[in-house]
Amino acid sequence: MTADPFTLLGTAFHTPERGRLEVLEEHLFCVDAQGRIAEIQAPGHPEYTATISDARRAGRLVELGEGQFLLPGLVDLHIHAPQWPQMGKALDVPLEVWLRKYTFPLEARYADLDYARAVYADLVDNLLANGTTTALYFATVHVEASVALAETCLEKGQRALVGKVVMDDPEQCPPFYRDADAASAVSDTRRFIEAVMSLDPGERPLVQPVITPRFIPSCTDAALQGLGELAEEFGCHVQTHCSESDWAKQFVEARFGQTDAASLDGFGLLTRHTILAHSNFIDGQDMDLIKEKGAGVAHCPLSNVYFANAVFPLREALDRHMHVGLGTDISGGYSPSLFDGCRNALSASRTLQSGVHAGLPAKERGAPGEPITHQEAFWLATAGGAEALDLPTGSFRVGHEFDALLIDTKASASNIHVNGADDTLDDVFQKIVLNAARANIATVWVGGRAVVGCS
Ligand SMILES: O=c1[nH]c(=O)c2nc[nH]c2[nH]1
Ligand SMILES: [Zn+2]
Repeated sequence: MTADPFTLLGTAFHTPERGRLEVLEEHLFCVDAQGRIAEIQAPGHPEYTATISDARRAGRLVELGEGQFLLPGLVDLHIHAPQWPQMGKALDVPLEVWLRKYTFPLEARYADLDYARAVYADLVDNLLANGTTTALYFATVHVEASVALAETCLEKGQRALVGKVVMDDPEQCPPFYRDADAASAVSDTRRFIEAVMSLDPGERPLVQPVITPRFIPSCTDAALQGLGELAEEFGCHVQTHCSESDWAKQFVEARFGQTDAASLDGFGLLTRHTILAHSNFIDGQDMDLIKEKGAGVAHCPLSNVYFANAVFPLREALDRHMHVGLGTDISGGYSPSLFDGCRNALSASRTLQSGVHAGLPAKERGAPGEPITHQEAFWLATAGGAEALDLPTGSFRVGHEFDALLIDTKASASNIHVNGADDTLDDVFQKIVLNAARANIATVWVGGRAVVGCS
């Protein structure tokens, strides 16, 4: 896809490495016709003034106003698209009950393609307005509706990785909502992969297919085996839930005599392009394995409170340099905002910091350790997620996609209050991470295309 190139002049915040905030004051971001960052010029650059005049003369200069800042677009590493109508309700029961009572009946409705198209259009509009420029989606078992989600993302300009869900075990999945058998689950996944690949066949596709066994308890061995073979054949991304709750963890260990991570690896489903949602109860050996394979974890701090009563051992995972990003986990999580995700990750990490528990016996749930910082939380929601997905987005670098948000701290209804000279730029960044809301997101670009607001 090509678009008009443009140059943006303004101050940007990003965290190119974990925990390191870089403030790019009054920089120029030159975006090419492919929507990539072709050049970044600091005020001292010899061409800086000429670049501004040339862009202005060509009508291609976008200038940020007072109180406006550029941020990288947000990466949602775990979200269930069909659960959008359920977001904000039905959180009164444990995971295994929630699936049967509320979620499977809702997801079954996506056999109706018109229903799917209507919900998905509304979802993608809302996520873009919340600043989510990249999303890793679970869809449903239905091939056509899952392809419709990919089509919707392509049409609306959201970078997306979409999975047709596989759940074929008749012992665990209801007759009204499951794959007919392992063979059709695998052949439907192949058909889905080929359909999504043909939607956007270029070198840098905006939408990509993902192999998606829901979680081990919902899949037969034959389905897991077949999906592992597809992962090898197509080299595409894989996503699943891993060690989320006591129930899910114990189910897998009773069935295979080993953990989720080890079992997934045995089926060829643990690769550099695998994202494991939750992973609350992984142990040191699992972490070594996940790290060795280069797979990533989608940390979902809000839904963990509801379904796991536990906290992902984030600090330990970060210390081991595992790939980690943030997921909203709609609708196990009730907020579509990854700014809320940052806040929830910060709260979760502070809940279990070691000092609070000093003198208490070793913890059995969650993980003590240094709490994360707001810079680390923002990194998780941007560059961390992008690195986990192996995609060139999440920070401002030459060659990266121009996936970005214009944050207006002076928007009406803003909860960000900047106090003139009392607040440094680092303070402003912290205030954005802790208080930004949809009202502050004035423009959203994905691959250089303005998909919310206008430039
Ligand atoms: O949070 C969750 N949401 C789901 O839809 C799901 N399915 C299996 N395990 C799950 N966990
Ligand atoms: Zn989930």
